[in-house]
Amino acid sequence: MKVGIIGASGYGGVELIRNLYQHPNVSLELLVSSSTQGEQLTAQFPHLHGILALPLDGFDENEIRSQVDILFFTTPAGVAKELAPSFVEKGIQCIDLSGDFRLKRGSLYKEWYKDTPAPKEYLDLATYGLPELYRDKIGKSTFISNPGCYPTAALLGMAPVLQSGLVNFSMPLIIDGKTGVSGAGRKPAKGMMFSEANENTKAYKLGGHRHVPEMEQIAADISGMDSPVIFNPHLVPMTRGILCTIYIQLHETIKHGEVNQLYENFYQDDYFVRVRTENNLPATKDVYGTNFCDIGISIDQRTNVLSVISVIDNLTKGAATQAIQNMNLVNGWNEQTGLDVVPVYP
Ligand SMILES: NC(=O)C1=CN([C@@H]2O[C@H](COP(=O)(O)OP(=O)(O)OC[C@H]3O[C@@H](n4cnc5c(N)ncnc54)[C@H](OP(=O)(O)O)[C@@H]3O)[C@@H](O)[C@H]2O)C=CC1
Ligand SMILES: CC(=O)N[C@@H](CCC(=O)OP(=O)(O)O)C(=O)O
Repeated sequence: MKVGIIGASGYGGVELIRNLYQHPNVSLELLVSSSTQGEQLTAQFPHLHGILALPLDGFDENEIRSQVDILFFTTPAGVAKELAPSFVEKGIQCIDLSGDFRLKRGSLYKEWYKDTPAPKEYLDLATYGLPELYRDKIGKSTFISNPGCYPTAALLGMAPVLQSGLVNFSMPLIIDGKTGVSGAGRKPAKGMMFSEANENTKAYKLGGHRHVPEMEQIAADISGMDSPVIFNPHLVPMTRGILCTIYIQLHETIKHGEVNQLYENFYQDDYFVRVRTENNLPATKDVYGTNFCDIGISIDQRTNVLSVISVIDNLTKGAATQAIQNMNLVNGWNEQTGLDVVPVYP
């Protein structure tokens, strides 16, 4: 199948390029960027020299339609909602990595993204692409809304217990997130400069992060209960990686081993989610450059609070490789196709 990427000069785009290049069932045909069109890809990314000789093109709807079967959008919020519908209409598989089609209620998009939502019919049509929770739906869809990076880590970390009946929903779900600077994308920003981010750790967007309604929407869908999410993200001095520490109030005292077993059972058929033991909690380096999400738990027996540690690489399971996992499902290919890589360590 022939693949195109809109937003190919960004971090999500180049991570897609790396992984799609190694995929046996697709060929990279068309790379689109708005400001670097006309340049060779290697002018933006010298590490691809001698590997991929493709130009970065401007956006041309007819050219894209005639050249590709599958189209990825790795563009800022607000772009795919304008561009994707006409490709969906023409039968081109579309996978959007932005937040444009994640929130099913347009009013929530308006409130949190401060922009006009996509038309309702396309919000309804887009399938939320978190494979471990919505594998069957994804397999029947050709229009995928890839989850946000923090929601991927947080929802995979919470899903088994949210469905268990063990949670006391009178308490909010509390999520502490930590991420590296690549989460902010490749465009220059003062707070992401080495001198600002190095040897520094700071909280940001407290109470106002766009991933809050996305987490609440999916948490309610899988638990059947509406529960507010408190989400506090932090920027830490690393390039890649997300670590979420999630605090969940349980109804009653329950042993660590029982909850760990619950998690192991829940993910027993999911190659990309690895449940860890209490004395072996996951770290961001354990999943670096891969599609893995590693999860570990701990229970405070005095308060009955469950702490879940969930780690991913924001650019892979949080974006590009999860999008490829979705592409595999949409096309009926083995989910691991092209994604079977060992984490880079150390
Ligand atoms: N970085 C991450 O960890 C994650 C990112 N995402 C989401 O993925 C999307 C891409 O993120 P990321 O790659 O980090 O961002 P970058 O800023 O690194 O890249 C954005 C890309 O979009 C292109 N672009 C911008 N505006 C337009 C436009 N109007 N038409 C065509 N192309 C355009 C840019 O090209 P040019 O510079 O030439 O304008 C660039 O190639 C965002 O929605 C982001 O929120 C999701 C999960 C994780
Ligand atoms: C460090 C940093 O700024 N990270 C970004 C990551 C979110 C992101 O990439 O946005 P979507 O996944 O919703 O598209 C942030 O917290 O806004």
